[in-house]
Amino acid sequence: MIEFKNVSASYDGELAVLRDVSFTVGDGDFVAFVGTNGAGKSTTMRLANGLLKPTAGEVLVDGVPTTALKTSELARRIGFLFQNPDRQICCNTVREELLFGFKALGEEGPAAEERVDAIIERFGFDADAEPYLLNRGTRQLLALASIIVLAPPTIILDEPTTGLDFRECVKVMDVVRELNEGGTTVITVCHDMEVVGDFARRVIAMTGGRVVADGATFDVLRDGRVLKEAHILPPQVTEVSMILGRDEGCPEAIAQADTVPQMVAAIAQELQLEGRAAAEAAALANDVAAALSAETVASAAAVVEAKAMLGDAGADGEGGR
Ligand SMILES: Nc1ncnc2c1ncn2[C@@H]1O[C@H](COP(=O)(O)OP(=O)(O)OP(=O)(O)O)[C@@H](O)[C@H]1O
Repeated sequence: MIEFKNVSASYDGELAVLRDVSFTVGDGDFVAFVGTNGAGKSTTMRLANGLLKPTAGEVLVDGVPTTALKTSELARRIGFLFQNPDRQICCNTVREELLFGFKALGEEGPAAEERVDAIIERFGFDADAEPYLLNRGTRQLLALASIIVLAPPTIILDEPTTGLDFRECVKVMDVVRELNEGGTTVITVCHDMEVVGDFARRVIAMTGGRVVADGATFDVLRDGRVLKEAHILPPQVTEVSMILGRDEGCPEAIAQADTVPQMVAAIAQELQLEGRAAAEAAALANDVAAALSAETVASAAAVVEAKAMLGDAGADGEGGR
């Protein structure tokens, strides 16, 4: 568990870049920090993993202030993935890179070797490959793998998908999701609201060094005030559903759809309803047509009858003229 209690922070000891920030991230949570550049997200991450100490307030990791925890203790509790994997990668081979954390913690040995082997197999890495020659996505995966091989209960990711193409982004985030499903607490900074909407269960929005919203992902991403204050746009499907939802007649399921599957299901349901309505209208039209046609037949009969009468009368008249 990570707790921020009225935390303020500064880099130069004068200018506060974080002001009175409070929140708690519980075990197993998946939280995304969002907000404009300079909002204080990365600073918050640095405080959470003890790289930076608060100038006021307290940051507690599992109930212990970060100021009272040794770097090695913090490293065991929290894995930190930098935005740029090249800030993290420092070894000549993939295998050495994956063993580096164990060495730094003084935990080399057969158990460490076994975990490295398992992760090499899981990620399909070439153990002897030179990390700097790998493509950006694989380097990011290697940086992530070198953290999770140590099995920290919490991981902090600073912009994990920046610079990755869609396929690489999904690959990295699928690993993160799997970790979270296995119980790892995930805290991530993310500018990509599609990724936030797809993966995070909770969003903390920041602006100007303060928290302006903290809640369930789509409660925050649908809050007009927050979107404006934190200068963020919701994921596209949410944006579309919010726009359609402004129409009074918009079905609730469409107005509340936040994912492509939800929107597809809502539209499909609506089309079925429309289909049913159309069938009902068609049945009604048939009834009306039948009634009209009956009337027409009746009218036609009446016309024939009338004509006949007129004819008779006409004949009579003509004859009488
Ligand atoms: N190492 C540093 N030294 C001095 N000031 C810094 C340092 N890092 C960040 N700042 C300042 O602290 C404030 C918050 O920056 P921070 O990087 O935490 O914001 P952010 O929300 O993560 O932004 P971004 O999305 O651009 O990474 C900004 O005004 C920034 O200029």
